[in-house]
Amino acid sequence: MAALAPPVAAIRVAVRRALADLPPGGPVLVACSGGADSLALAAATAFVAPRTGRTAGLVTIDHGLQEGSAQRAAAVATWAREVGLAPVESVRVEVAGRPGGPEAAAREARYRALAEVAHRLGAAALLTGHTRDDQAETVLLALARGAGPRGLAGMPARRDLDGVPLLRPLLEVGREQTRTACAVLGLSPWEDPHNADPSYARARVRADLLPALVRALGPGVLDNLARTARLVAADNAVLDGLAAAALADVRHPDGGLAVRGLADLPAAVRGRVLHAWARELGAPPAALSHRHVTALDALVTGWRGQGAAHLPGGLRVLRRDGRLAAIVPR
Ligand SMILES: Nc1ncnc2c1ncn2[C@@H]1O[C@H](COP(=O)(O)OP(=O)(O)OP(=O)(O)O)[C@@H](O)[C@H]1O
Repeated sequence: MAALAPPVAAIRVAVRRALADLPPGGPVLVACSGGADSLALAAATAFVAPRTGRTAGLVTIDHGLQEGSAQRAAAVATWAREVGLAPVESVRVEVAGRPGGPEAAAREARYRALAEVAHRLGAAALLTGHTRDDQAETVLLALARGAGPRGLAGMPARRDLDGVPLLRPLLEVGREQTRTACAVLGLSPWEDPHNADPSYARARVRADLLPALVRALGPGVLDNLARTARLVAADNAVLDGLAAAALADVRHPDGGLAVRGLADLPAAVRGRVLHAWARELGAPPAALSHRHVTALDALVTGWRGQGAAHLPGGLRVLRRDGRLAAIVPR
């Protein structure tokens, strides 16, 4: 038998590792757009899952945003059934009319639909095809907007999606490898026109910046950016743990936070405490920015009798009687 092409083997190894950490249970579901990354992931999962005592299915979402999207979804579903993935679901979502532009709206609708399908099918996990190159792009975009460690950590290999583990097994696999794997396996991936649309910053990073970085700094730069994300994520986990303990320490029985306790904390921990508290109060995470946390911090470390700090979601936070107190809109 001919030796397996290295990219096919590397992707199977990555999937095997990701599945090894899962407790036994329902099917794992690959979220597959039909693009090279998630197609290579689905092919590898179809191979690995039965050999590790699991069932594996596939979900493809049709956002209805492009001509031929329904046919693409149908073709992905047909292929998935042919390679033995089951259950297979093709879900049409309604995207029009949501705020934040069509990309953000499509993403939000997609994750909501993926979570719904995963719950309905009792899935053990959802798998997405994000690669090392996606991670490198994420890190660069975070650097460019002046993000802190939370942004520089990029995408986690595992996170919770409404109670279902969302796994990204390919975060250390290059995009070139998923393309080669598809070619070796005779698969024809779908090319998302958005990925080449220069009106998106991510598309410009992909088309211009990453190739320029590789030319200037060598091919290892993508692996190095992904490693930076992993190192920062590990440090974040420690700081988040310290912040959770500190939040419990400074919490007053009335729900406010003790200013003196906050002031004694190192700035990096205090920022995380304030961020976590704001989220607890109901501030939408996507809208909660560095500026909001800085305004909360100023109530602790830059106190000059100022008024309330305003948070997204209509929340206000005042300093009174030595505590930060939240006023939550009705
Ligand atoms: N239409 C789709 N149907 C099912 N899964 C999808 C679809 N589009 C994307 N995905 C999943 O999401 C992964 C990432 O795709 P893409 O980079 O286009 O999305 P994204 O919006 O950047 O995702 P994220 O916001 O999580 O970074 C794909 O590899 C695939 O697993």
